[in-house]
Amino acid sequence: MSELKSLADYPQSMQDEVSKVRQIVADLHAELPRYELVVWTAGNVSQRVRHPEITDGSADLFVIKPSGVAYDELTAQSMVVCTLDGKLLDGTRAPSSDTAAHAYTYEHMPEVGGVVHTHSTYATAWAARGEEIPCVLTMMADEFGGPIPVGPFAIIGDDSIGRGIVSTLSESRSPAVLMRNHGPFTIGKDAKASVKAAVMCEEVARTVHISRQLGDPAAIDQQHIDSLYERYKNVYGQ
Ligand SMILES: O=C(CO)[C@@H](O)[C@@H](O)COP(=O)(O)O
Repeated sequence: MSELKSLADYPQSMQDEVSKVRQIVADLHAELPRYELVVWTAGNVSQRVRHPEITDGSADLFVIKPSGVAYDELTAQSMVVCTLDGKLLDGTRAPSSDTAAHAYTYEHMPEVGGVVHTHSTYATAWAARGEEIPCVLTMMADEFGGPIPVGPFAIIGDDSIGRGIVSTLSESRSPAVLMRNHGPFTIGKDAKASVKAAVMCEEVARTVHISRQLGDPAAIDQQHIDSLYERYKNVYGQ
């Protein structure tokens, strides 16, 4: 296929999918303040757009918010379309400052369809200590399959945050990673699943923190964590 230099070079089916994902990603940003996961503009959501004819992922795109724009000003049209090497393909504004981290994650974790980053208070407090959140709640076993791990300290601006996300989550069942001294990043099959993981990450970070103020939380046997995780993944819900 000839070089894909602009969105107009992609098949119409891909362009139609990009329009749908722009709306999905714009709408999901409203969930971040709604669940009190962000202050000001300190969080971002993205979703992968898979190419219908190039199934090795190399021509996939992703949609992410524009940097520093207030959530109540975000619209589908303002969402930015990027290639997996983090370059802007379509959009009138600069993409999120975490675009390289989202891009690296999509490039190196083909199963990931959505990425979210916040600075939610309790999860970020655990990240500031560089301490993983122990799996002491059945809800953690359900959603995270074990502890929520800590990723390495990494400075924003290149793919080092993305490398930390991928190296940590590739070794864990958790869809959330606490990037040391920074905050949580979450992944999922799509952006909605990643937002859910961000909501649940903050909830369990708060609960386990409160429990630790009262004493040592009781551990859960690994066999129970495993069975809860399998049930939740394969049976829970509709
Ligand atoms: O963590 C940081 C900056 O350190 C960013 O995630 C946060 O400020 C949000 O930036 P964007 O508005 O997505 O560019």
